[in-house]
Amino acid sequence: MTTLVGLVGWRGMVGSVLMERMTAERDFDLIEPLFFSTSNAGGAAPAQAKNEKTLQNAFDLEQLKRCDIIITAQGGDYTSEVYPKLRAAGWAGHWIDAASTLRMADDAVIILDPVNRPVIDQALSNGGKNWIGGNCTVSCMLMGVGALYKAGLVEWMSTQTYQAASGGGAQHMRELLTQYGTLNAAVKPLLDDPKSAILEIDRQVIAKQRSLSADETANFGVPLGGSLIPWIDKDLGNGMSKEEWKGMAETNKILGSDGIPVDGFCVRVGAMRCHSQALTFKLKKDVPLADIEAMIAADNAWVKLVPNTREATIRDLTPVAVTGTMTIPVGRVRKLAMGPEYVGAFTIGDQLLWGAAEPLRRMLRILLER
Ligand SMILES: NC(=O)C1=CN([C@@H]2O[C@H](COP(=O)(O)OP(=O)(O)OC[C@H]3O[C@@H](n4cnc5c(N)ncnc54)[C@H](OP(=O)(O)O)[C@@H]3O)[C@@H](O)[C@H]2O)C=CC1
Ligand SMILES: N[C@@H](CC(=O)OP(=O)(O)O)C(=O)O
Repeated sequence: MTTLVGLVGWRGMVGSVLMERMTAERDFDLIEPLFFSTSNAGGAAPAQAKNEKTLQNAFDLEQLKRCDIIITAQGGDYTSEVYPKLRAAGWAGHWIDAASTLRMADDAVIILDPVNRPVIDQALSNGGKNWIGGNCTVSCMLMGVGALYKAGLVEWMSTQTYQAASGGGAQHMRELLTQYGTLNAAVKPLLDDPKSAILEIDRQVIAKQRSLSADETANFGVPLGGSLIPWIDKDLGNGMSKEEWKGMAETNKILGSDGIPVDGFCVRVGAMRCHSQALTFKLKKDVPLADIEAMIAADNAWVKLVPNTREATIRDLTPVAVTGTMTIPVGRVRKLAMGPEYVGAFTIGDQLLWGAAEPLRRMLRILLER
């Protein structure tokens, strides 16, 4: 019998990327999809529908209970509301979720199979049913440099992130572009005049940034275009942002390791959908640079080692180069001045692909191919 897979959140930003990937990889050939909606129950399901062509109410437990597997990219509020009721109603299917709500639960695995397939397999053999996508920054980082962790080489890692607007959601991407447009429009006549004074342009830009309307900063709270915001997610009250906390908590949970220190600063920048990270490793021993590079390059099919040259870096190691691709470039790999065990690297990932949709899709495949 074909596996009935419920899809919730399929038309959102993460959900749309998931649908694109599932279509490209022909995942729909292997399942009977049942599409849900929180806003349009009874409406028409998307073209990927087969026998079930009507959108079901995403809060209808009876419909949800029919599914062998549910994949949701609807968001944390939906998970908090529906998941406990569904389990309480006796549903024993597999729950695959993009939201962070259940990530740290004891009975949940953070899924990133190119990095932690053994952890997933172990949980499957123990009857695990909850498969949660990791934080985008952590997932993209581990896809790039997971090899060093797998080899047991990492004593600690510090990460400084450069996170894209998409991490906040679709409205944040729109807001960033609107701000860029507003700033450009404010100085357009001066820009068009090659003889105009750059300091006058700069003065007018900063004046405009500081006077953006509440509407123009409704999502980020402050200007992001032409600026940056060194705080992402909640304030934990101990000087740390929640995004920074996830770095260590989720890295260790994904790897099934215990207490490898991971810490640093998470910063929102004016990129669209790629998260970038500058990493500093303290390794447990002095490993030749060529060996480190070889380990990283051989780790999985998507990681790409970028030679540490100016030309290769500016061509291949930018959000513009990576957006919309599955490639995870790792570059700027070099020994640092602090000593032979200290290694630096820079990595980038599309946070809607490896950072959100792809691990969910691959988990579905793992379940289907058992
Ligand atoms: N944004 C990100 O970078 C990441 C997000 N996640 C998680 O994924 C979840 C969903 O995030 P995201 O995809 O950004 O959320 P979206 O806001 O894009 O979509 C969520 C839901 O909003 C509803 N919706 C309302 N208006 C629209 C519209 N105009 N277009 C599309 N959908 C609309 C849809 O539900 P309906 O069809 O039922 O009306 C949709 O499924 C969150 O839990 C988030 O934490 C995880 C990793 C990264
Ligand atoms: N917090 C991430 C996006 C995200 O959705 O993260 P999480 O899945 O951990 O809530 C960002 O803003 O870039």
